[in-house]
Amino acid sequence: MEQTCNYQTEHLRQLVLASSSPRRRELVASLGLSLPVLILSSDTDEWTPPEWTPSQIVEQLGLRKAKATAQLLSAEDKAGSLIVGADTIVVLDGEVLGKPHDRADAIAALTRLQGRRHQVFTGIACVDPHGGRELVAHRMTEVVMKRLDPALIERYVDSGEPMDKAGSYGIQGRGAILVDRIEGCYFNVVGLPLSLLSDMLAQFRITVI
Ligand SMILES: Cc1cn([C@H]2C[C@H](O)[C@@H](COP(=O)(O)OP(=O)(O)OP(=O)(O)O)O2)c(=O)[nH]c1=O
Repeated sequence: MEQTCNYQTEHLRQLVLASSSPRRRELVASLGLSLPVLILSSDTDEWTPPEWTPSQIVEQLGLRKAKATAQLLSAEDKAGSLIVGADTIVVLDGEVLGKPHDRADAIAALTRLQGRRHQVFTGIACVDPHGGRELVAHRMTEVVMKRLDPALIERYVDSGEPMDKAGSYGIQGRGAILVDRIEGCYFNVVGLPLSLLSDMLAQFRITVI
């Protein structure tokens, strides 16, 4: 994360969370920020070049979401906002597993993940259009899943929980019972590493608590 001297932050009067994710909304609300939070999301193309690394993917998609959402703001709002975008992916053996397209896809993803270790990457981008400053960073968490009975995988998928989640599971929900252990930030797996976010916000003199 780069540091900038002489950077002014007095113009920042609100944080815009560029996300449609209810998890990210709840996590930001839990922080008790010193600024009001506006939730706004845009349709962002999530295609990435095949040669991009996982960290590049999540950081650049977080940035893309933040910049696309900035375009939806009035000139006045844009000038007073810090816009935060985030992206989460699951990586197994170097291969990115996104959100499942359907039931069969979710079952296939969980069948591959069970009994194995994988990585969850979340990137965060903070964009201050008026101050002309952008920060991007990411965290990686290792997740080890239990060996899972195929019938349990089917029941879990039929609960509907996996369908809007990278890797087809949600560690914060019923998916908790699929996980043996993690190494790293738990909130990174849920989609917003709060410790990293608070460090990034501090660079914009936005305090937490
Ligand atoms: C692995 C895992 C992912 N997820 C979620 C976090 C993200 O919401 C989602 C990954 O998709 P994203 O594309 O990162 O986010 P999103 O489409 O839900 O929301 P937006 O782009 O509008 O911010 O997977 C969990 O909720 N729990 C988990 O354990």
